[in-house]
Amino acid sequence: MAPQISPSILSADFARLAEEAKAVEGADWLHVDVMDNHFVPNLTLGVPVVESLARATDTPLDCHLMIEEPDRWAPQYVEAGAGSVTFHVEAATAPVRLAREIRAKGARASMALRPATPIEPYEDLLPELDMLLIMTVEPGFGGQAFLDIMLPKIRRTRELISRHGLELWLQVDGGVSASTIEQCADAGADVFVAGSAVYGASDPAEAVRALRKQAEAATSKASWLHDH
Ligand SMILES: O=C(CO)[C@@H](O)[C@H](O)COP(=O)(O)O
Ligand SMILES: [Fe+2]
Repeated sequence: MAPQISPSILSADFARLAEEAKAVEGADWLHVDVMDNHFVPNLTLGVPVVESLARATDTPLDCHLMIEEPDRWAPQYVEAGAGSVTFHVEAATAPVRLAREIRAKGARASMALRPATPIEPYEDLLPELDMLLIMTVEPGFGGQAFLDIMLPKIRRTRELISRHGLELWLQVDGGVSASTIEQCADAGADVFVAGSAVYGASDPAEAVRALRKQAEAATSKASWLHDH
C-alpha cells in the first residue's frame, strides 16, 4: 500500500475545527485524538464533536481513542461517522470482540500499543485488525519528541505482518516529522500521523504533501517492501 498521511487535529485551533479540517483536505485521513483525562492526563473531545467534524470534511476520520472503557464507547464513534476507530489494548476488556464490533458497524478496526506494551502477546489478534498503531511518544500530548527506541518494535511488527501475509496497515503516531518519517517508513510503517509537523507549518496542505513524498521515497528503498 502507498504511504498514507493522517494529520492530527490535536495540534489545530479547536475554535476553528472545520476550517482546520479543510486546510488538510488532500490528506488520506484526519486523525482525531479523543482523550478522557483518565487513560491519559488530558481531555479533548468526544462523540458530538466527531459527528460535527464528519459533516464538515470529506476526509475520512481516523479516531484514536485514548480512553478507559473503549469496549463501551468505541462503537459510538463508528456511528458518529469515523472511518477508522483505534482503541488501546491496555484499556480494552475484550479486544477481539471490540474489533469485530467496529468492523461489523462498518469502520476499520485498529488497536494501539503504548510505548511499553510489546506486540508479541497480540500476534494472534492481528487478523482481527485493519490497522495496528504503534505509539512513538507516551500518549497524551502533541509536540513531544519522537521515541526512536520504538523503531525495533515497528520492524518486528512489520515482520509479523509479512510472515502472516496480512493486509494490516501499520500506523505510527507521535513526533513524526520531516526528520523522523523516513526512519519510520524504513522500519515498516505505512500510515503516518503528524500533528505539530502539519499544523505548525505555515502551509499545512504543503506539509502533508512533503511528508508523503518523503515517506514514498523511503518506502521504495525499504528492505521490508522488497524482501517479501
Ligand atoms: O495521539 C497523540 C498524542 O497522544 C498524537 O496523535 C499527537 O497529536 C501527535 O502529535 P505530534 O507528536 O505529531 O505533534
Ligand atoms: Fe493520536
